[in-house]
Amino acid sequence: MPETTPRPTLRLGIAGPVGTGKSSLIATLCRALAPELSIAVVTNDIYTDEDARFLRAAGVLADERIHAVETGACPHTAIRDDITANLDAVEDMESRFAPLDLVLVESGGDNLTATFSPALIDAQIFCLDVAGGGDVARKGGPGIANADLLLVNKTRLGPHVGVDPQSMVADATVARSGGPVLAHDRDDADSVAAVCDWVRATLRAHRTGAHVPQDPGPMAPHSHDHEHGHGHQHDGAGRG
Ligand SMILES: Nc1nc2c(ncn2[C@@H]2O[C@H](COP(=O)(O)OP(=O)(O)OP(=O)(O)O)[C@@H](O)[C@H]2O)c(=O)[nH]1
Repeated sequence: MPETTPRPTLRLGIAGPVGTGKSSLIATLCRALAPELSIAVVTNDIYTDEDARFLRAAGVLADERIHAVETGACPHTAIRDDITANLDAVEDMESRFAPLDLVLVESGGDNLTATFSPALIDAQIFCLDVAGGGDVARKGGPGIANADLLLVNKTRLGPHVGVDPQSMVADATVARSGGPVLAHDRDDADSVAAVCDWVRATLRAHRTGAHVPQDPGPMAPHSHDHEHGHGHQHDGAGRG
């Protein structure tokens, strides 16, 4: 069988519950890495292009490098079960701006168990934030346990919400059996540098073939009987 050369572009997913700082993290990464890497962004919102508008307003990339996918339904469906719209958007960005180094795909804010399909992305960051409560990291779930990187975000809010970010990092490290965890706040330059270093290292590993996309695992079975004016169930195996 002929050897395949890895795609030069790293497709990096950013997932995590609503409001944990995914868009802000993408803005921070673009600001820090755009001088050295060619970057595009795909955002996912249920009904709007709010996240894309936020990023365009932040002026971190040329407007045309930011594409909004309106999922129209549960955000996890568009990043895991039917990834067509996202895959089309990512491939379109890769061909329009070739050669791209990095495509950042932001999940819509969802619950703790939403993760990206490895058919869509090469690596994923799962975002928690200290304001969501110090015990969240102990709750586990596929994103917390198995994402390529777990970010404990908004650490500077810790003293204001009575949460010690370092204990959250320690809990998360146990929940991940030692897998990488970084504490981050967009206003803490050292933490921004650490996340950028992780992205650079992951890009290098992707290009050499040393990084292999992992599936964190399906989300737990759940239903949306009371959400968005429609009711349905997901069985957790992509058959929702
Ligand atoms: N202190 C602090 N606040 C932050 C940080 N990152 C984001 N925020 C704030 O947290 C709120 C949510 O940030 P977003 O980046 O919109 O979060 P999100 O996860 O993209 O939100 P959804 O797309 O709605 O799920 C905003 O008020 C941000 O200003 C951070 O590093 N430090």
